[in-house]
Amino acid sequence: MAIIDLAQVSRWYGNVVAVNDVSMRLEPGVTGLLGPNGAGKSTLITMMAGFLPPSAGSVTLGGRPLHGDPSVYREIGLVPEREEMYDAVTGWTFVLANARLHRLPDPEAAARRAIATVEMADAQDRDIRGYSKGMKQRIKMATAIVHDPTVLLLDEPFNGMDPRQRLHLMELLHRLGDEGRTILFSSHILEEVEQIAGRIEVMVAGRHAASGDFREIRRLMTQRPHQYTIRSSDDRALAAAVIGAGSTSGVELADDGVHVQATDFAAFVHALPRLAADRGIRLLEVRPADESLESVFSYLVAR
Ligand SMILES: Nc1ncnc2c1ncn2[C@@H]1O[C@H](COP(=O)(O)OP(=O)(O)OP(=O)(O)O)[C@@H](O)[C@H]1O
Repeated sequence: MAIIDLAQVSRWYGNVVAVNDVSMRLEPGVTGLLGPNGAGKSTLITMMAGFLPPSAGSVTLGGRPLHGDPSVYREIGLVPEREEMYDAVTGWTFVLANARLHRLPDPEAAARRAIATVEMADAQDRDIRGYSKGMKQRIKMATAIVHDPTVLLLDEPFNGMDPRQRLHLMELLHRLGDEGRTILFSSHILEEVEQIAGRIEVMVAGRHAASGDFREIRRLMTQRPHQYTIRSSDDRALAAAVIGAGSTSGVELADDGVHVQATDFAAFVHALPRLAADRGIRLLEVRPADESLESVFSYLVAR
């Protein structure tokens, strides 16, 4: 079984701490690495691929350090985020060259198999420069799996894909995961991750913020305190009523309305209309103040 272990891993670039004391374990199946831009996802993936040594801590595959051991690379496939590819060659030539780099005993058969897996056989003899973004992604994927690795790492693979290409890649990752491979892909979109990942690891500002299946991550996100700005026909009376009703931890009367920090999101949203109606107050606007992904993530870190 291919198990990647990260033990108290940090990585810094000069005085930028990109990854800060992260410990996690990746097992066979599909894991999603979720986090906003700059969270340290790419740095983490590059370390797992063995291309970058950690500044502190250890990254191992089956107990072997991932950096500096060519025999471990045979077990890893990486689909990087970068777009650039040699585009004056055909998909077939590109995948075959990678098979040869791995010194596989039968590079042609391996390239054929990898191209068939990503369903690119029909387009394999065309130059890469004529491929769509999704096709390029598939050929990159074929080069990453040409040596039949037990671990597959993908950095933001869904970026820029249309819904059909997205579905195709999701099915492929499912299939590869079901075959017992350890698959990790990064994304900054929760919906994307929860559709395919059995397990989700959340990174924020270099730190490991949460981990669990999508239900747990959803629960963490919906049960956090929510902030609203409410405008009504009588903000002062509404503020008093909201304080009296409970399920809030802070109420403030401001120029643009009543600022409310709700501790129990569901209870508050349910109670508010009745609270207002009972006092003859008209609600003009209920605006969430912190629904951005960033605020969700920073809540997860602050817990
Ligand atoms: N080679 C580098 N030199 C200096 N700083 C870097 C380097 N690579 C990454 N960083 C910094 O490290 C932090 C984490 O970057 P990283 O690319 O790992 O995050 P990410 O979650 O993958 O973000 P994105 O989705 O935007 O790529 C950022 O602050 C970034 O600016």
